[in-house]
Amino acid sequence: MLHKHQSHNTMTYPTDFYDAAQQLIAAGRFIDSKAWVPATSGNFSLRLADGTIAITVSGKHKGRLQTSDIMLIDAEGRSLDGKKPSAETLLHTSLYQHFPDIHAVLHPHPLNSVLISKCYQQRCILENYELLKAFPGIQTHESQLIVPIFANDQNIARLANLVNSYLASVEVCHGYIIEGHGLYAWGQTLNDALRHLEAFDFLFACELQLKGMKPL
Ligand SMILES: CSCCC(=O)C(=O)COP(=O)(O)O
Ligand SMILES: [Zn+2]
Repeated sequence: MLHKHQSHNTMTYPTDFYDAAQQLIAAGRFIDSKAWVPATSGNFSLRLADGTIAITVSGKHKGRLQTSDIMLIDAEGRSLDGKKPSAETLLHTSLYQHFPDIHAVLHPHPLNSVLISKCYQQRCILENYELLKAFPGIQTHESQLIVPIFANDQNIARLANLVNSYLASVEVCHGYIIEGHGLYAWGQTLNDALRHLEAFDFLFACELQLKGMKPL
């Protein structure tokens, strides 16, 4: 049976919404401490037990989130509490639809990811790094992780379709970059997704240094 919790504004949130909101607030502080969400960039979400999604409200500073800056959407991205979800909501919901086992999606705008998208076309191939083992299913440095780079698009539905087509065409994908924009990473848990963000940033910094650029 579904346990619900009545909030002060008469909106009924799932009981795990409040814990998810606190987790997203803490994640935002950590991600901001790395300077990965400048201005009001980035958005974060967690899938709840009943399939609804806790996601950041659009336009908020992701390092200074309050409980009221986290809202509830359904699996198709529709607001369930009247608040305005992230402009990039469809990129979150399409990942949850494609990967039934993930519960966290994080989208920061890290400098190193943006620089990578300016140095590489279509994909960045990461190989022969011990840190690749931070990703699920990778057990040796003698592995290859392909990170696709998609052209930026203000039409998020169209961008989500492009990402969906790519995901349907590959066996493995742990994250992608939107050119000149930012990174999308995910995980079974929020800690998994955070680990993936850290690993991507370190690996992208290595690639940038190899190209003679000075990473952050
Ligand atoms: C100021 S950043 C431009 C929008 C963006 O790319 C982003 O990640 C934040 O959008 P949101 O609607 O989720 O706040
Ligand atoms: Zn963004």
